[in-house]
Amino acid sequence: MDLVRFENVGLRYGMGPEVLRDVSFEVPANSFQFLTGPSGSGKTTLLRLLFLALRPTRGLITMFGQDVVTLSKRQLAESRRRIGIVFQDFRLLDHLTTYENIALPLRVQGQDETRYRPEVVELLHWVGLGERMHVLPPVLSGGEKQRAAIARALIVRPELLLADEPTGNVDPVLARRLLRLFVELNRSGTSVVIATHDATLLEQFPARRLRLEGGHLHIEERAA
Ligand SMILES: Nc1ncnc2c1ncn2[C@@H]1O[C@H](COP(=O)(O)OP(=O)(O)OP(=O)(O)O)[C@@H](O)[C@H]1O
Repeated sequence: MDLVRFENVGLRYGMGPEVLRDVSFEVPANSFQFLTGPSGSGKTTLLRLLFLALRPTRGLITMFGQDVVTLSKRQLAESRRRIGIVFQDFRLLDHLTTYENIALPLRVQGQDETRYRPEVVELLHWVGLGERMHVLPPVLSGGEKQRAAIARALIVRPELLLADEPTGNVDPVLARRLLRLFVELNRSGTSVVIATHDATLLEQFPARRLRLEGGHLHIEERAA
């Protein structure tokens, strides 16, 4: 089954030029892919379309079997709940502790803290933040913030995980650890799309590559 299908999708911002042109691809269930291409080639724009934060200017996008332009507000919110996203700039709330930031999506859903607490604590340990859960984001290092942002995206157990340059702010050792985390997540059944232009990261895992260039998408299959 495909979680996502793009058919001849085009996108322009306002009256500007088309940033994406005739983009067609699928994200199969349980798949792992890199989204790559030079700076300004439209990676973040494509992620925004995948996160349903933008609508295509033309073409068809099907997410979880539904045409995205026909979704009601409620259906849009439901679809978004099936997607986790790690933003380039983390977007952690500075007045909440690491633990509270990670627990926030569950709190917003109205879940009971006594139920979700053990899950949040376990995830914090999994990403290596067990010792940092009671501190505020401003005292976290870049790599720790990165892992907190990843944990927050994962706490809702998304079917699709999107990450925008998730190793952009970390040293090569941590980048490898983060990649292992994404691979492990994928083995447990989540489809993963990682936008990156980090050549070292790309070389470390033989996954499918979606490469953007001049507004067009080229697909390079690799045996994983
Ligand atoms: N909100 C916006 N309004 C107008 N133009 C935009 C907007 N966001 C992005 N663009 C333009 O769209 C193009 C693609 O940008 P995008 O951020 O998607 O690229 P990117 O591949 O993610 O780049 P980078 O690797 O540098 O983050 C760029 O020319 C950019 O200037």
